[in-house]
Amino acid sequence: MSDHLLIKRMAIMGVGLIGGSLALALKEAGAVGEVIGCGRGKPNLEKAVELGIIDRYTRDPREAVADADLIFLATPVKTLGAVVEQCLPAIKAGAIITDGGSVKAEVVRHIEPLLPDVIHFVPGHPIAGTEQSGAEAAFAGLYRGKRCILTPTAKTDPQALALIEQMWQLAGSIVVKMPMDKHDRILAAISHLPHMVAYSLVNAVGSYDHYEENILEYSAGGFRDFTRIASSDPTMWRDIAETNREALLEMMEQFEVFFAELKADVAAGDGDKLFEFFLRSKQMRDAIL
Ligand SMILES: NC(=O)c1ccc[n+]([C@@H]2O[C@H](COP(=O)([O-])OP(=O)(O)OC[C@H]3O[C@@H](n4cnc5c(N)ncnc54)[C@H](O)[C@@H]3O)[C@@H](O)[C@H]2O)c1
Ligand SMILES: O=C(O)C(=O)C[C@]1(C(=O)O)C=C[C@@H](O)C=C1
Repeated sequence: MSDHLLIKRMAIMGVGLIGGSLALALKEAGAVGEVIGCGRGKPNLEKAVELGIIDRYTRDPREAVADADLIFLATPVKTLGAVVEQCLPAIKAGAIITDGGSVKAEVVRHIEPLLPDVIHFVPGHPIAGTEQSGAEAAFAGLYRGKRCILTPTAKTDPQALALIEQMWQLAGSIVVKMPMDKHDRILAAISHLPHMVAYSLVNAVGSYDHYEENILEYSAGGFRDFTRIASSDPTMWRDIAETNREALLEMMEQFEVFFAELKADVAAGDGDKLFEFFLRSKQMRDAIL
């Protein structure tokens, strides 16, 4: 094995879209030696070996992390702390744990107090994904050109942070650092709220039972584009909604204000106000996307 590898041995805890894609990207970049996958479902882990995502697997978390230089946590947000608790006794001194969880403050509050000084934790979150889950959904280019946010704390080891920054850069990401609370508020706005709206929209329209036929079958581009993310994994989104509760509620309330304004303009048949509302939105979106 080459001495120039960034990571000699890496354990991926949860070999799905996020963990699998990181393994593939780092393999493609020649940045990692051996990749060990750990999860609960044998068929998914076997598929991951077949697809060349991981070199071998175990369902025993301690066996997975034994002698790993880097441990990547890629299970649903509410399980991340428990995964660390399970494997902690087998983690070697000097190892780095990092994660890809969509919420940061609650994860950091759970994991940091568990760790001795010789085991480092760098909280992270790649802002890239799809509505698909599992090893089969993973692909090497997922992170290319996408931001990855790292949320170091006062306890974060600078050398471990530098290594994780380099790792994401090798996977193709643009690394940004910010405090975890800022991360959680920004993500509530640009990711968590849109998912809540998409899930609500599908439920609302799908429950409309005025006609015998299923009206969703008539859906064309607009509905499909808007609701792609409502096909995302319910476990993942339950965990996000539970762990980023305050920031998400703040954004849901903000959304309600604007939706109420729109509803009032529709009710009043106020064309000027409706035009102004749509134009303001179009200009903001066109400017960034
Ligand atoms: N999907 C996205 O778009 C996206 C984007 C960025 C970050 N994330 C975050 O990344 C993490 C993983 O998401 P994903 O999309 O890769 O999900 P996924 O469902 O594709 O993969 C998660 C894997 O973890 C396994 N798993 C679940 N609980 C486990 C446990 N307790 N122990 C071991 N394995 C367990 C599952 O069986 C699955 O194989 C989540 O924390 C999510 O919030 C997701
Ligand atoms: O593109 C998608 O399907 C996503 O939902 C990806 C997405 C998002 O942009 O909201 C979802 C959750 C994350 O934690 C990061 C990215």
